[in-house]
Amino acid sequence: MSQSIMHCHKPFVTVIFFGAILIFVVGSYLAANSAVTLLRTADEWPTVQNFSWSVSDLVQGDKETMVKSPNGSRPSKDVTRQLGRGAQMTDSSSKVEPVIFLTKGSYSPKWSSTLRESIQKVLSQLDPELQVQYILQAKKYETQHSESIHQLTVALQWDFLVKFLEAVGYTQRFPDFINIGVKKSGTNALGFFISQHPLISHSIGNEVHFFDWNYEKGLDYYRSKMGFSSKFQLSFEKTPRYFVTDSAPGNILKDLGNATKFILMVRDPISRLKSDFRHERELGLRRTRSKNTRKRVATSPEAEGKMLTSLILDGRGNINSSSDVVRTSSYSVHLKIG
Ligand SMILES: Nc1ncnc2c1ncn2[C@@H]1O[C@H](COP(=O)(O)OS(=O)(=O)O)[C@@H](OP(=O)(O)O)[C@H]1O
Repeated sequence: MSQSIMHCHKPFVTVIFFGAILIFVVGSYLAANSAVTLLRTADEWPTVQNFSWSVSDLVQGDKETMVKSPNGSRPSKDVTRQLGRGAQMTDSSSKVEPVIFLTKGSYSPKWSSTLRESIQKVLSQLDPELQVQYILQAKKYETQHSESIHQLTVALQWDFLVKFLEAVGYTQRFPDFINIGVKKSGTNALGFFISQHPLISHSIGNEVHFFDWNYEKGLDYYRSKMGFSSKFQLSFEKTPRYFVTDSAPGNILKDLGNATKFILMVRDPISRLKSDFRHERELGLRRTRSKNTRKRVATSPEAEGKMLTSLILDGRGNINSSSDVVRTSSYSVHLKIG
């Protein structure tokens, strides 16, 4: 009886199976095709291509670099499950003050880079098992030296943390992949989601700004801004300004080699421009207010509109391509089909 049902269902199951494969193949083809069309359209834009990120550089290389643990499984502790819980880790047998770690879910886009905050940030990104090991090491230190690590200077606390991490195989490595932009296209949101993955180590600060603003500080400075990662993890940073920094692609290639992968997010150029304008306007207002808190800056939709117009149009009413907001939205200026 059950055999005849199986016989009856077999062709049906086969049809569903091959149907699903067909839908997947056609779907992938269409998605790839629309990406190619998008790039072709960008190539046809009548803008000067005096400098560029090469698309072939962006997509080249082995895509299977998502590293797995040695036996091919996921790591034992999936820290993503703590998302948003704001967990506290305390050790009840300890007489020292409980160590409170923020979880990854407590992410704020305004990650600061003071050493104290860096310590907290690095600890918060650790796997819970390692956090426990760190507490035990801190207690051991206290027993041996009759002082809590919290009594040490912040620089020594950092040193202690680095030594601990190196001992368990975690080092600061140059990024395996970088989100290079584009500004105002949701890079913060993606950075946040990426940082939740247990096999990805996010840079300590939100944006590193090495290849644009801090290049002269050297590679040791750059490395010091990266998160701590094991050999099973991928190291990641995002700095949207790299996309519009002329020297960035050459310097990245020179310093990091061509195995580095990139994420480039784009958004409708006009919406992006408007969002960028609002962002810069808000920053400008904040700066003005902090200089003179009593000074009130009059704003109205009309005034804002005029300001935007004067920013994107030159005296003759033509698009002002040297304006920052326009230049950043001119994707094809920065992107070359390789
Ligand atoms: N998930 C998701 N989907 C779509 N859009 C999103 C998403 N997350 C953020 N946003 C919008 O992205 C804008 C902020 O982009 P960025 O994080 O790249 O800004 S920044 O460059 O780091 O300043 C900002 O756009 P505007 O609101 O138009 O200013 C966000 O609202």
